[in-house]
Amino acid sequence: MELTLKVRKSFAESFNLDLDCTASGSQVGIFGASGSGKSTLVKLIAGLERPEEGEIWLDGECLFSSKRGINVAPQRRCISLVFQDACLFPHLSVEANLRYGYKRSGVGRRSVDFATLVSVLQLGELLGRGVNRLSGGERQRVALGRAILANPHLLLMDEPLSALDDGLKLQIIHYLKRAGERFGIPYLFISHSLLEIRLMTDRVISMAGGRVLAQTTPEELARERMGGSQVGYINVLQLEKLRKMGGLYVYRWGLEELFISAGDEEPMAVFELSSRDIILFTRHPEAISARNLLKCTVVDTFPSGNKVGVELRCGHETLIAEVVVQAADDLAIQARNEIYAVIKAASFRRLS
Ligand SMILES: Nc1ncnc2c1ncn2[C@@H]1O[C@H](COP(=O)(O)OP(=O)(O)OP(=O)(O)O)[C@@H](O)[C@H]1O
Repeated sequence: MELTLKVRKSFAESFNLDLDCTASGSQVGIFGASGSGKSTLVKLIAGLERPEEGEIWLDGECLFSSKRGINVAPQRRCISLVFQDACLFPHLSVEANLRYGYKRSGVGRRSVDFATLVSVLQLGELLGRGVNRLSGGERQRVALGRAILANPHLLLMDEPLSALDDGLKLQIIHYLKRAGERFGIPYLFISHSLLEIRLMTDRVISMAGGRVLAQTTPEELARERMGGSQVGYINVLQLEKLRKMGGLYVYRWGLEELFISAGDEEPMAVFELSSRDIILFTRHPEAISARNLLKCTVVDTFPSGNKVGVELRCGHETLIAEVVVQAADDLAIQARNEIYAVIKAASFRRLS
């Protein structure tokens, strides 16, 4: 997908959106705080709002041009939308909601097969149900299915996970990514959550005050923002449960074992760990209360606000820790150093 936006749009005196950028790739994120203009951008791309001036191009097709008097109607843009609220037809069954998307696609462009989509999104059991009898996550899966069955050139997803709790978010992320890849439909994923952007996309445009701040990778953006963020850098760890021991759960992480308080009986689990919850020692510490002591190698350090990020390699796994600048100097942390990372069992937060 190649989407070029050169647009201006203002709302009275209060807000001016002024963008000049090209988004290329199949999994692109738009990241920004509330009020930065993300939803306005979505509406402009979908044709639900009209720019005052500028141009919008999608894969070589002009969707809007103020100079050339072009404004392709929303239903002719071949763009599907998924919002925070699934917006399903309440009087129709799951199957009828899905088939509505299919009818919109036009016979000539149908590359997504109904049965395959139902199987990829695991909707088979739900087909006969009324949509009012679905959970939030199921509703989002149906909304996604309906959007994909329209065979769009682009799937626009505006905060599709905001209304879901963390565990459900991860499940839906799995479906969103799987469906995008399986059916070859590029998407633009809009969110104010950097973690969601990291899990869903490989390129990101960050916005503030109606402008583009940067175009980068989600990983670079997360590292850049680490120092100024209240939560630091979030390490995402997919772990295999081994056993329970003394009130803690023991998980396998690469070649290491991690002791975690917030475990349960599931064989696999995803945890988040903030860069702020990792304490670094240049020598082996003795007699510590924290349950996890990992011998690591420093791969790299990077500045971020008033902090220094430290990329650690532990076996084949990577962790990002952070220290204040003075601590980085005092410990003389630099690439190839051996270092010990200490983590409390209570610092891991269960994501799924
Ligand atoms: N129709 C409108 N009339 C007047 N102002 C509007 C209109 N739509 C949006 N705005 C203003 O434009 C700004 C950007 O809104 P927008 O919804 O695009 O932001 P956002 O980044 O999507 O925020 P959020 O994450 O909270 O949804 C806000 O200040 C909003 O109040």
